[in-house]
Amino acid sequence: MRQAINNWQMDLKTGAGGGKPPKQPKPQYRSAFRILGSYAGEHRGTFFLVAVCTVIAIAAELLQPYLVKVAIDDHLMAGKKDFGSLLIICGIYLALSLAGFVFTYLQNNLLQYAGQSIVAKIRKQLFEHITKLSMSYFDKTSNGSLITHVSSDTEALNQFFNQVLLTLLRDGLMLVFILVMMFQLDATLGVYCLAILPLIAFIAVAFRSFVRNTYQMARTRLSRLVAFVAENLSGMNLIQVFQQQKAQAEQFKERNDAYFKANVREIRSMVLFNKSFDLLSNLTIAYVTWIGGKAVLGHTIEFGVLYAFITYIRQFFQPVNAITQQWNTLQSATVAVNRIWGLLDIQPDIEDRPQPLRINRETVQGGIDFNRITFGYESGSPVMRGLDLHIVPGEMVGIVGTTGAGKSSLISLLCRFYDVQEGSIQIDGIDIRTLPQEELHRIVGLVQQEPYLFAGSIIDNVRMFDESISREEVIRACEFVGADPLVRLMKDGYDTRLSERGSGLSAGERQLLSFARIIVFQPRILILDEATANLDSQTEQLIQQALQAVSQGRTTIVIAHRLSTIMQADRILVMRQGAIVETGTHSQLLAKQGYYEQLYRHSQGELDNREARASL
Ligand SMILES: Nc1ncnc2c1ncn2[C@@H]1O[C@H](COP(=O)(O)OP(=O)(O)OP(=O)(O)O)[C@@H](O)[C@H]1O
Repeated sequence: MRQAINNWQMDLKTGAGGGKPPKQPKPQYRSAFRILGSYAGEHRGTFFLVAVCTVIAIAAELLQPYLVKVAIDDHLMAGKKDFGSLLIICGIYLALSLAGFVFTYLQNNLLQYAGQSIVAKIRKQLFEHITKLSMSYFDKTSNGSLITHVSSDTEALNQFFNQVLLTLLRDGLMLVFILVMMFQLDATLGVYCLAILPLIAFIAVAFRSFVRNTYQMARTRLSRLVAFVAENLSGMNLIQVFQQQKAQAEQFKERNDAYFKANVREIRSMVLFNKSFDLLSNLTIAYVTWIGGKAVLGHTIEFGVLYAFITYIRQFFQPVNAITQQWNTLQSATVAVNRIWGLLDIQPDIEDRPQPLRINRETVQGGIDFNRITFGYESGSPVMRGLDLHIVPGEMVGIVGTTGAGKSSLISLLCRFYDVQEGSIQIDGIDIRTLPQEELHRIVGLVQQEPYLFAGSIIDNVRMFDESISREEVIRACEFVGADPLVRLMKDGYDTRLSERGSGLSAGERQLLSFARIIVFQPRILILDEATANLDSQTEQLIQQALQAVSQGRTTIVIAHRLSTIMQADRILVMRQGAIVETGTHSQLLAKQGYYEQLYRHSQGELDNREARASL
């Protein structure tokens, strides 16, 4: 719950949910292209084919006006009645159109395939990297910004391959070829046309700075909107508990309106730019018609040349327009690449040693030693200092204490979500930092207050999608913890599909399934973090029985707010401000008449109240 609140609040603070949009980092083109180039290397064969198809498609397209010029000048204007040749020209024209179609199709498909493969690979790499990062990273980073990395940033890369690369390749080549054709047709008219280039450059540069801000604003506002929705979904229980629906809807409206306005501004500037180019294109055609028309009348050029020239000028403006428009996409793709690589560069704080110790899981006894450990989430403010605790194999230890006493921190350290700053934690005398994390997590099983269930069947949830565990093993585990009768009552029994977080199941049912997981994976050490806190007394009893069954033969640590859960423990530890202040069995601690006895009296009062309420 605390993590959910932290994340939710963090997003509100970092602006994922609101406030001023963060400043976009400066794009670093060279590093972005180097990175993308390293991925593209794997597909160099495909990219070569794309280049070949592009050249053929462009040649096919550009030869068409030339063919019309030949038909006009050599046949129509010359008054030749050679219908056969004319028909051949028309046939070639059709064949060129068809070749243009086929090779453009091939070029698009090949490029898309290579691009999508690269983006899918990066997305997978990113997700796998995120799952390996340490808890300290998630403490500082909002879910919203991570979702943005995986969704919007990879989408920007998608656009890079989809639009930018294609445009740069196809339209860049097209421009060069058009200029060659124009100069080949008539160099003087070509030079006249080049005179408009400074004007084109001026409009393009003016457009770039004009549109850049609106474009970036729209992207930033979209990211904020996505992050806001993501955070609201993960904090939905808090929103409902604190009746925040209206306030959140208002905040959503504010972000939605801001995105809407940014989009409208962006579209307006795009339309203005497109129309400016259309206008310039028409002005150029008028200018060439005037110059070229005089030349035709003066018989210095042929009519067909003028026709082809005008067609090429129309074609010339399309790639110029397309390339200029891709500028912003290129810029945001570059920023996205740099951002993704920034994330991929983050090294987890907790990493396996180069040669971790291999141990035989089967032979682990389950003794635990916390040797004078000091730990704090922030350097300089320790949560516990010099804590010493030794647990013998098979012992059941209950931990109680005030909120914020450090109970959860202790088990986070045992699971190695964080490393101690001083001292060491050992299992059977082996420092847990020397073990591979994967092995450690098979040895230490954790059941949390809100057990997480994934979207999938009950079978898959219990065996955690590990197909090597048979259906029978899962059923036996459920029978063992008493979950079997509940599962059999469900619509599709063990094949009932659970939605994310296991909604559709009660807290007790979710808890029983997580116990079944423990039985399936057989960890030598079992940790229950307030696993019975949310249950009614009847379900709690069921869970208690399951707990008895599950803890047999394993070292078990139970953190409990309800003392009834740990009364039977071999040893109870009372924690306060990061230190163990009392220790003993239930009756020894009661006899001490210390803090535990106060807690017990307090919990008895609560129990009496609960029972009184239940009997009404
Ligand atoms: N992820 C975190 N980042 C920074 N500080 C944290 C984090 N988790 C816990 N703390 C702080 O560490 C201290 C111990 O917290 P911890 O969660 O271990 O206590 P607890 O005894 O389990 O409390 P509760 O019973 O309320 O869960 C508290 O002061 C808490 O605010």
